[in-house]
This record gives sequence, C-alpha cells and structure tokens, in this order.
Amino acid sequence: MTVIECRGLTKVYGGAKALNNLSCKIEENKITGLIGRNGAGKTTLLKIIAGYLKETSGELNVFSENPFNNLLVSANVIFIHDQMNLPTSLNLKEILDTAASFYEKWDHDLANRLLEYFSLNPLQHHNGLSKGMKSTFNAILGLAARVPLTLFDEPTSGMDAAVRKDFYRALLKDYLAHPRTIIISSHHLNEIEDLLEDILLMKDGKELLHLPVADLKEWAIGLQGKTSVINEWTRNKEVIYTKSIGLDQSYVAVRNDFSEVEWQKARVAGLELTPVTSSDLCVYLTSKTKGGIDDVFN
Ligand SMILES: Nc1ncnc2c1ncn2[C@@H]1O[C@H](COP(=O)(O)OP(=O)(O)OP(=O)(O)O)[C@@H](O)[C@H]1O
Repeated sequence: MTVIECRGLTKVYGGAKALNNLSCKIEENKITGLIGRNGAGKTTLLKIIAGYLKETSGELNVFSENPFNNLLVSANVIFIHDQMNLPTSLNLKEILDTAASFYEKWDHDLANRLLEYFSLNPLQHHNGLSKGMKSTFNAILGLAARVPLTLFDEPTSGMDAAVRKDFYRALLKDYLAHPRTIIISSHHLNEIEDLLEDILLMKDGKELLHLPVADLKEWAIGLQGKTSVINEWTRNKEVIYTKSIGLDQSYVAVRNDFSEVEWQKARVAGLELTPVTSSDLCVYLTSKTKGGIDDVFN
C-alpha cells in the first residue's frame, strides 16, 4: 500500500522554492532515509507530510488524504524533531502518561524501560534536559507511539555516539517486531544505511534518487589510474566526481553502467576499480561542483 504520494509538490517561502515540483511515493512498512545537504528541503517535506505546513501547489496524499488540518493523519503520524513543543508544566513521566492516552498502540512499558536505560530522570522537565537528552527523550516518544507513520527529522542531533548506536538498534528491534512506515532524515548516511530499505536523496527541493539501498551501493564505481587513461575511459560516461592525485594520476566516480568485459579491459589498461560507498555517492551527487572543496583551491 502507498502511504505517501506526492505529485508536483512545491513549497515557496518568500520567493524561494524549498520544494520544487517534487513527486514521490513511499510504500508502507519500509524504513526510508531522507538524505540531502543543508537546505535541500527535507524538513519542509516532513512538515508538510505531518500536516504542520500547507503546500504552495501540487498534490500530497498521506493515507489517501491531504494531511493539512486532518485528524485522521494526525492520529496516525508522529513527527519527531528538535523543535518539539512539549508542555513545560509536565515532567517526563507525565508527558509519557499523556502520550499513552493519545496514541492507540502506545507501548508504555517500552517507554519506561527506555527512559530508565538512557538514565533520564522521570521527574525532570523537558526544557531542563541537555540537547542530546532532549533528542533521546523525543526519540523514545517516537518509538513508543508505534504509529503507522513515524517521521524522524535528524533524531540523533546532539546524542553522543553510544546513544546514537543504541537508538538505531532500538529502532530496528522495535520495527522488526512491529513493522510500520518510518522516514528518517539524517546527514549521517553511513550510520543509518544498515537500517534503511530505501533512500530518497533530495537536492534543491527535488528528488535526485529514490531507490533501495542495495541498488545505491552499485550505482557508481570509482576508477583510479593515469589521468590520460582515465580520460579515455570516461569520455562517454556520466562522471559524478573527479579528483587529481599527484602529477598524473586521477580518481573519478562514474555511473556504473560498465559490463563485466569493460571492467576486465579497464583493469588490463591499468585502472583500479573500487566501489563507491553510499554516503560518498550522496555527497558527490549533491555537490555543486564535481571536484568538491578542492575546486575552491584550484
Ligand atoms: N520558515 C522559513 N522561511 C523562509 N525560508 C525557509 C523557512 N524554512 C525553510 N526555509 C528555506 O527552505 C529551504 C529548505 O529548508 P529545509 O529546512 O527544508 O532544509 P533541510 O534539508 O531540512 O536542511 P537542513 O539539513 O539544514 O536541516 C532552505 O533554503 C531554507 O532556507
């Protein structure tokens, strides 16, 4: 079943397009990584899906309905982000108790066990927590709510490495036991890619790629060797990144449409072929220039 479907979705702030004619579909019971550079439009997309913002134009359906001011959508969606306005008069325990009455499938036992595991004091108030502790508490809300659609906007912001690892593990365990549709926006693709089934890569408010993580790993290939040989081999290829190494050596990342025979010939020609990691690929595809920061110094 399709949980989210958008066609030509556009959001304009002032004169600038945060979302620019975006079309995509998210299927049920998958974990999708929403990846993109700063300002790509990830938060804007999540806010519109959650019904917090209205699109400027285009069409969006969440559970077959437009999410803006929609009770069905708000009962079935939780949006976890670092600007969450939780009641300042309630302590953490009271916030969890309130959430229990709001979400039909809320797991109170899990919420309390996570609170204890992450050493959060149930009597403390949310606005008295450190940045990382706030993120941890928000993440607990997102997990325990067990709603059909969970949106995490950079959920680990401020968490230390150990807490991030534990959160991802908790997310995966809970998802496997209770499959649901989850979208996580993150800048740390390398940390989350093992969790993800699909990746939606955004640039300038548009979809660049939307595909299974396994396909992303095969999408490009790195070639290293003599610059003259590299130039010859990449003449008709889609080059996504290029870097000079020393005087006459280069590394390039190209779209991987090589046949097995071409691979062998490239090796015979003296080129070294290496996989391009998913996170490097996303960085290359979303860069303004093909040489990255090196271009500033050239
Ligand atoms: N309330 C706003 N008013 C004006 N412009 C905005 C507003 N919110 C976002 N924008 C602009 O919309 C674009 C997309 O912003 P958005 O926050 O959606 O990006 P993002 O991908 O979540 O970025 P980041 O990774 O830095 O959080 C940016 O150019 C941003 O400046």
